[in-house]
Amino acid sequence: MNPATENTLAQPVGITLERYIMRKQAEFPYATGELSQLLRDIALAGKIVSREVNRAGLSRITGAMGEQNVQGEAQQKLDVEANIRFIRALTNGGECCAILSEENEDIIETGNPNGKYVVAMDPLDGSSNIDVNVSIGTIFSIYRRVSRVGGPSRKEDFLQGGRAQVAAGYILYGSSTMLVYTTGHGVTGFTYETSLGEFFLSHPDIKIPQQGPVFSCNEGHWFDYPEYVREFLTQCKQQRLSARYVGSLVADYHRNLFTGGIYMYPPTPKAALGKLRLLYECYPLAMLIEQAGGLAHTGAEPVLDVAPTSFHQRAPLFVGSTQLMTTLLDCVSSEALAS
Ligand SMILES: O=P(O)(O)OC[C@H]1O[C@](O)(COP(=O)(O)O)[C@@H](O)[C@@H]1O
Ligand SMILES: [Mg+2]
Ligand SMILES: [Mg+2]
Repeated sequence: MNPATENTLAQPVGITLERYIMRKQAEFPYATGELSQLLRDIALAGKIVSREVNRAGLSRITGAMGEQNVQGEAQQKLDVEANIRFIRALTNGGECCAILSEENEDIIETGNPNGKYVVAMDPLDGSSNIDVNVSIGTIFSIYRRVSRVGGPSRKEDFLQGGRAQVAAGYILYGSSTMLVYTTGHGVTGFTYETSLGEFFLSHPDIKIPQQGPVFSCNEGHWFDYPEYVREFLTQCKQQRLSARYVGSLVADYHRNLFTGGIYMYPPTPKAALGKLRLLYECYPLAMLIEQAGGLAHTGAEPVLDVAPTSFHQRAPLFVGSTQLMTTLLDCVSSEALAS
């Protein structure tokens, strides 16, 4: 049968994440497969959480847990569910010796002392949108441990700095579930085909447009924002850019990654370092955006250069298309000059 008929009749389903990871691994002669396995474990947990998100309303995994996490935020049931699912998948996978989670104050030892990697994660991002069926996500950051393999992990394993990440990514639970990640060689997106239970390559070599039509920030905090932010927002409005703010970092970030745009969670007098957490929200999204040709900054320095001092430290986040980021940084410097 000629190939044309074959492909029309039986449309190829595409490249699975599994096959893509194997092909990529072959490109690195010294690769030993552990990071590949770790990415597969994260994808597995993502599939399970995607199922739980899709049927949360039916399975009563909605509402608050009645407890607070280390951030002093009310934990949602799905925060806890997602946390358990990722910890379990990473523990059973064997490649990760320890986990830092938004939902746990301290490091979680997985009982895999020979695991060469540690994972910092935000198991469920956009918690305020869980019960209202708005897109939410998971964010992860992977480091090769610096502590001795075979022994317990150490604090230093997680405080290596943003540029020491060996991989970073997120899973978006939206109209479709997508996994987007980088291992430092570009950014790749996969879409989850629920009927086959597989992630398929859908967005190779993602690049954020240099300019974009969108700005994303919670303008409800307008009166608390620094002058340079208000100046920048005024310029965006004068240029008739569109305001888009879902209130789920992963969802706002994902949209801007494809359309071009800028997401901002600035400092305010009440939260001098903003709200977002450096190790499992800012660092991984900053690594992705730099790999996709964009910029990530705190207003004072590139996000990936912020010195890590504690597990749940926060940092202001400005991230997106280079031209919009440059305009924002011009506002920062002109305010600094004026003061
Ligand atoms: O309600 P605000 O102040 O705009 O904050 C929304 C931001 O907070 C977050 O929900 C924080 O993340 P978590 O949901 O993981 O705690 C981001 O996803 C989102 O961008
Ligand atoms: Mg979050
Ligand atoms: Mg969260």
